[in-house]
Parts: sequence; structure tokens; C-alpha cells
Amino acid sequence: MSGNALIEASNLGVRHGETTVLAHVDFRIVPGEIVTVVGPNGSGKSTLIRALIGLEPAASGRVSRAAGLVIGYVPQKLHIDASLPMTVRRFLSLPRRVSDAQAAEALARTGVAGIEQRPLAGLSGGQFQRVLLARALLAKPQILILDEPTQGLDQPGTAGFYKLIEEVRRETGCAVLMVSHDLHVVMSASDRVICLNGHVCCEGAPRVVSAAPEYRALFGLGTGGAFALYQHVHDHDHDHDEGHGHDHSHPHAAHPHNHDCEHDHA
Ligand SMILES: Nc1ncnc2c1ncn2[C@@H]1O[C@H](COP(=O)(O)OP(=O)(O)OP(=O)(O)O)[C@@H](O)[C@H]1O
Repeated sequence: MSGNALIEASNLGVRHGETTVLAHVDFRIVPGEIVTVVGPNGSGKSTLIRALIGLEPAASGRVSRAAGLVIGYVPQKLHIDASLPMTVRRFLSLPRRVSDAQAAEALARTGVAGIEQRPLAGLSGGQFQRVLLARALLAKPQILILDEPTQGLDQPGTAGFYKLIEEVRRETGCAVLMVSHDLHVVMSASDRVICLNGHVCCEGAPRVVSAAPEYRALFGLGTGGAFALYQHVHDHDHDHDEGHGHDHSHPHAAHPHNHDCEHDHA
């Protein structure tokens, strides 16, 4: 482990059977950072998250986690049997019992106060995601790991959720690692973006990544208005940079590699 990293991977490779899903991935996240992983369907985002947590074995390279690291993990899919009459309150005590006061505080923190006795199956998508976040926060994590936390939410719901994540980071100082498809919101809510397609195509500060050719090749200008909403297309050099250029000296600057982002992980 180098420096104060919470989780670090070097030259990580993951295979599913004969298929290489991830290759040569270097990754690190430090306390208080919000890092978002973007990439097309099947590009290995969930696999990377699972490998970083230790739920998937590394076929090559290595993953290290800070000693005693407390992780609050919300997986992409949570199978809840709708026929089970599970209340929010009971769900918050799984797997670890929490007091009524702790449950109430966590629900208030995530903007869904007072819904303890509601059946889980009857919540709206936005309420459910906030309950999942509340449950993850009850562990007092040093890092929150959220795999597509805004799936199924509309745009205001998504924006509100990311605002909440930033508040939680500010209040608790926890790091946040997310997977997201909400490109333009990600761009404004993250300190650093990693663009994945079986390998790291590019990474860095959002505005640097959104201008990287690798990112543009994957997402194009037409996808959800990511560029239009975030910044003008940066296709020229400035003599007097004034902070708008590509700062490759910054530790979070993009490090685009000349990989073919269209490869099929074969
Ligand atoms: N348990 C598994 N066994 C075999 N193949 C798997 C398994 N899990 C994932 N894969 C394959 O690994 C590749 C990467 O999957 P992964 O779920 O990590 O992608 P993703 O980027 O998170 O995709 P999405 O955006 O659709 O959620 C896909 O081709 C997927 O089919």
C-alpha cells in the first residue's frame, strides 16, 4: 500500500472462466475522495468493484485494503423477496442490530425520516435507494461503495441523490466509490472519474476525462448531453491556460492510454 490509500490495486486482472474481464487495472482511492467508474455495459465496472472489495479473486496483480477498513457496500442488485413482509426498520437491522435511535438518525440523514414501519416492497425507487444508503451508513464506513445507486431514479431524483452523497462525504469524511451511467451528473459530482472498458481507458478530474479522446470514443457527443451540459468541446489550445487546460502535473489529471477502447475482452 502506498501513502494513505484506503484501497489500492496494481496491474489487476480478473477472469470469468476463459474470458478476461479486466486487465492491467491500476487503482487507488484515498480518504474523502469521490471516485466514479463509468463505462459501457459489460465493461467490467461491477467486477472491478467486487474485486476491490475482495468478492472476486484477482487472476493477476494484486489488491490491498487498509488494515481494518470499514466498507459500506450497496451492490447493483439486491434481491428482496416482495412476498416477505419486511419493514424498513427490520431491514436496517440486517445483518447487524441497530437501535431505534440509530435507525431513525440514519433515515433522517438520508432524507427519508419516519418511514420505519413502511414495507420495503412498497417504497418508491428513490426511497429504496435512500434506505440502502442509510443501511450502509449505519456501519460508519470509511468508504462507501455504491454500484449504480441511482438506477431507476428520474433526473431530479438522481441529482438529489448525488447531492446527498456529497453531504455525507462532507459530514463524515468518508470516501465514496461509485459506478454510474449518469454521465453528466457524475461529471459534476465526482473528484475523479475512471473510464473503464476492460481496462482503464482514461482517468482523472471530470473535465479532463470528458475531453479525453478515449472517453469521447466510448460515449460520443450525443450521449445524454454529457459534454454539452458539462463544458464546451475543448478542441483547441490556450496560450494562457488560466486553469482550463489539461493539467497533467496534477495527481488527478487524466492519464489517457492509447488502448483501443472498442475491444471485446475476448
Ligand atoms: N459471475 C460471472 N460469470 C461469468 N461472467 C460474468 C460474471 N459476472 C460478470 N460476467 C461478465 O463479465 C463482464 C463484465 O461484467 P460487469 O457486470 O462487471 O460489467 P458492468 O460494466 O458492471 O456492466 P453493466 O453496466 O451492464 O452493469 C460481462 O461480459 C459479464 O457478462
